[in-house]
Amino acid sequence: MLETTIAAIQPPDESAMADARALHGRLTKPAGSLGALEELSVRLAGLAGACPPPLPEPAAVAIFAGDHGVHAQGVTPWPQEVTGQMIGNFLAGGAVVNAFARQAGASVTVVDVGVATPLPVQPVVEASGPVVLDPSTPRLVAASVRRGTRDLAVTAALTRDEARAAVQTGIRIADGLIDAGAGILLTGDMGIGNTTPAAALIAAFTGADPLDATGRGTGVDDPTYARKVAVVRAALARHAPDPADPLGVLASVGGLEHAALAGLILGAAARRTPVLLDGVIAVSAALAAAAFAPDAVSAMVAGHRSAEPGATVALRHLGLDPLIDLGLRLGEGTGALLALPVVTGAVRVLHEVATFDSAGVAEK
Ligand SMILES: O=C(O)c1ccc[n+]([C@@H]2O[C@H](COP(=O)([O-])O)[C@@H](O)[C@H]2O)c1
Ligand SMILES: Cc1cc2nc[nH]c2cc1C
Repeated sequence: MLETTIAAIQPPDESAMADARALHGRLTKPAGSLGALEELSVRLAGLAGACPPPLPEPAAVAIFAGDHGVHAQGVTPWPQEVTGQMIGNFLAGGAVVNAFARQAGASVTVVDVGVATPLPVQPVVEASGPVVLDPSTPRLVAASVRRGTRDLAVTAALTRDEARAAVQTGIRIADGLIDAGAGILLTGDMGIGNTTPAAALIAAFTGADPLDATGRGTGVDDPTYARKVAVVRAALARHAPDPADPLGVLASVGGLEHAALAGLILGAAARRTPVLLDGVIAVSAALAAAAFAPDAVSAMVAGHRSAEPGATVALRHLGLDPLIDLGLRLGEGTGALLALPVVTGAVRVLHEVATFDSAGVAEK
């Protein structure tokens, strides 16, 4: 399934992109006056193979949740139980992602790919069950591969089979949401400790020094930060992950939500559907997706620039410019949701704005 998804990912349609560029030249605005929105709309036309591309509606956020054996190294001040407890909060509608999703009219799907502690709520949907996009009711999908990863400072976080299972869950979630009508997918993540594997993935795929790839996550103090950088450096030395083997990289130094997010991105790209990336966990997963299938980058839109320094390293490697830069470092999909109206606006222009000819406006 992973292989067939990768094989289905195609390069962008150059002729639809040329049509979008030409249309921009005829719309009632000075050429180039919509800045980065113009190139974004051209990319989305290339992805869809149509000009104008479909409006990115309805929007569906998929939050992948998992825990991390590396928590034992003291890389985060938060107890591991918070991952499962926040799932309860997502389902009750009380998290920041819920507030932003209500504002955007987006549905929220929470996927347990590997939470370590018992969940405070019953999983209500199996991964293969029917999907309904209901912005008013968050749903929980039970797709746990194992109850948290192993400690990547000691051993490989996952087996290759476990990493593959998580990637394939992400692909299945993408397919289910797109089959249910989603016009754009937004990445979300929840996992205490997950900025450590994110930093390791970014260093492994980009070759960046662990000091440049590692940030302060939820806001760790100086001793914790130093420990975190040392853990990432030692893990890379121990596992020597090969960036040409993305499944091996995800297995040795990744996490279940990172792997599932890579799958979500691949699944969206295979269906020529845009995927709006959130923060540092999403962009670390995007590096894995790009290593599996370089053309998957065409489906990616960088929602925002996370405050985590590794996010900027990853975005540069992917050649993506983030739409907004507000110093956010929450995750959950919050930055992607805030960027959604920018993406919709970029496409709406191609649908609705009059041309100089049709509006009778003189050109220079
Ligand atoms: O999205 C981001 O860029 C981001 C940056 C820092 C922290 N987070 C969130 O905070 C948690 C991980 O932080 P930490 O310090 O426990 O590794 C996890 O639930 C992430 O969703 C998210
Ligand atoms: C409270 C809390 C909420 C979060 N949401 C995403 N990551 C998080 C981490 C913590 C600690």
